[in-house]
Amino acid sequence: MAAQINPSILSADFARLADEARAVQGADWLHVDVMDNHFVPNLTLGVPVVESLARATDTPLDCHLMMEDPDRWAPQYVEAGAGSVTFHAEAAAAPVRLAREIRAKGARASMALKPATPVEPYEDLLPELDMILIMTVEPGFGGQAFLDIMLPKIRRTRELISKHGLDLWLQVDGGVSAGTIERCAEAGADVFVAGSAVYGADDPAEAVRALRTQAESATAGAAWACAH
Ligand SMILES: O=C(CO)[C@H](O)[C@H](O)COP(=O)(O)O
Ligand SMILES: [Fe+2]
Repeated sequence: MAAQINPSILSADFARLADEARAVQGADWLHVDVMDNHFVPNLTLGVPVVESLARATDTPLDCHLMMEDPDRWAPQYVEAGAGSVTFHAEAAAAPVRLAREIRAKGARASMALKPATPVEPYEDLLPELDMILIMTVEPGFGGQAFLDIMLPKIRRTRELISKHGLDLWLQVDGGVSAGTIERCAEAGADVFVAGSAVYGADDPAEAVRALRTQAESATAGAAWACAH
């Protein structure tokens, strides 16, 4: 699969969201960070904004739910128009049931792991998912520095995906930029969220293209990709 670049609107101008969505034409997905001020110490947006955004752009929405009780709320984000819904493993009461419900409603089901959450306990659950998100910062804010110490976890996750022959996307989120994306791709990521690196650029659409080129050339030389 080609590398996917998902700009995070957390770094966009929230008063001009429709225009900001159009400014990244060519992006694979638009990453929408939903924060509830309980699971993370920040508050962003909810279902009504996702509904409006889904009407305003043809780019599919990748909703990252940083909230408590995703079992209750995630299905509503599918109904609001999200094409992919990510809940946190640390917050979900019944992750298998929730992933099945998201899929049954017609969206891709994804689960996120905070930096201190290991992937190994979730090995048997991976076939229930369409994507796994390895956080490369502590969730809650854009513009943080990439955590290099997450690279071994990205590698281990890629090994588990290969071991089970799964068609599972591996997303990284937090501090992904021109300076870090190649290391993520070499370690096994194939979906890249970038907020400040895209919306902080003079030309966001060009930043998306440049990040994709970097990721694809790093992937082409990576051992995990050669093995496929
Ligand atoms: O989930 C997130 C933070 O919790 C954001 O998606 C992420 O931080 C993107 O911003 P940046 O690329 O600037 O780090
Ligand atoms: Fe995110």
